[in-house]
Order: sequence, then C-alpha cells, then structure tokens
Amino acid sequence: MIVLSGTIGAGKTSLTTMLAEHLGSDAFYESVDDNPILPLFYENPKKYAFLLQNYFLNKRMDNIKDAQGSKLNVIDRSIFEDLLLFQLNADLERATQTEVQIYGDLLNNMMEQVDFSDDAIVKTPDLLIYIHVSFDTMLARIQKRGRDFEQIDHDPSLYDYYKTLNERYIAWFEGYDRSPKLSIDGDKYDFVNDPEAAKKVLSLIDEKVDELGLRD
Ligand SMILES: Nc1ncnc2c1ncn2[C@@H]1O[C@H](COP(=O)(O)OP(=O)(O)OP(=O)(O)O)[C@@H](O)[C@H]1O
Repeated sequence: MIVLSGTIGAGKTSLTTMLAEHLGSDAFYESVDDNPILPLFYENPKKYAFLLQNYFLNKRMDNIKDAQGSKLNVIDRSIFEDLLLFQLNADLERATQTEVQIYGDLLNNMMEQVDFSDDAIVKTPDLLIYIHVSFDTMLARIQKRGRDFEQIDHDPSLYDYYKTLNERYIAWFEGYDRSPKLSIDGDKYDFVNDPEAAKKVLSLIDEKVDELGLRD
C-alpha cells in the first residue's frame, strides 16, 4: 500500500491516479465533493472541526482496509496527516487541546492494530510519498482549482491558515518514521501539466518501489 501526502492542492489526487495506472494497481480516494462536513467546517470551523476530524478518521480507515490487497495500491492521502491539521486547528482555537488529546489517543489505539501480517486489520503503508510544494504554488493551485470554500477571497483568514499549514508540513515529513518515505518536489515537477515532469516523477517512484521490492 502506497500513500500520498502533502498540503492542500499539492497534487495528491492527480498523482494517485497516474501512479495506480502506471503500476497497474487500484487507486483509493477520499472524495471531497461528497463530504457533507467540509463546507460546514470552512463556514464555522469552531463548531465543526472535531466532527470533521472524526469523519476523516472513519473514511481513512475504510480506505486503508480497502487498499490492503496489494503493496502497490495507492491511497490519495495518509491517515497520519490529520493530526497535523487538527493540532493546527486547535492552536487556532477552533478545537480544544482536550479534543486533540482524545482524537490522538483514539488514533493510537486504532493504529496499535497495525502489524505486518497479511490479515492485519490496519497496516502501515509500504511507502509514503510526500509532495512538497512552496506556499506560492499551494496558493496558485487552490485558486486554480477554485473550490469555493477554500478560497482566500471567500475568507481572508485562510491565508494564515494555509501558510502555517505549509510550514508545519516540512517538519511533519522530516519526523515521519512509520514507513519508508520519498519526497517529490512538486514545484520542480509539474506532473499534472508537463508530461516530461510526469515521466520523471514516475521513474523516481519506480526506483523506490524497486529498492523496496514492492513488486515481488
Ligand atoms: N484533517 C483535516 N482537517 C481539516 N481539513 C482537512 C483535513 N483533511 C483534509 N482537509 C481538507 O479537505 C480538503 C481536501 O484536502 P486534501 O488535501 O485531502 O485534498 P486536495 O486539496 O484535493 O489535495 P490534492 O490537490 O493534493 O489532491 C481540503 O480543503 C483540506 O483542507
């Protein structure tokens, strides 16, 4: 199981599709359009942050369970990043530290079911791929994609939220140690619009996949 990670608009969903197609495996997505809590959260983060977090936890567990059949299946976002987003929301007083604590304990409890046997209920990923983009690229992508509730024009306070989130991601990826990991420079390689960049990114991932023996 390969999981993608990275900030909002980094290109996780696109790379998930490309990669699964390239590897001949299945892709698993967390649908944003069908998420009933997300627009409510952006409208009133204080009221909905904890509910959103629980919604995501449930969905990510579903994805992990569904993707377990093959080491090459790809999930478009890791479960491990949610705590980073939730902690940021708590630091901005949109959730309490107690809620973060309870969520963190629940997550740890669930993740204790992780082992390396084939019938594990929850499995650690075989590889985590992090797409790093600069803050400017992140803003440009969010704007270009145009989801209403994510726009800074809609809510100027999102500027600081996005900036801090982007900064925290770097430290998060450095500290991530649950599985092998690979960083992709999403500024240098615009794999969505540039076929040459896409080829390069897929070959970097191929190298890592082979090094880890995931095709065996
Ligand atoms: N744990 C969380 N807490 C708050 N918001 C979250 C959380 N996880 C995801 N989101 C929000 O859900 C939306 C979708 O996020 P996500 O990064 O998974 O997809 P994306 O923005 O489509 O990424 P990409 O462009 O890389 O495919 C974003 O608005 C993001 O802020």
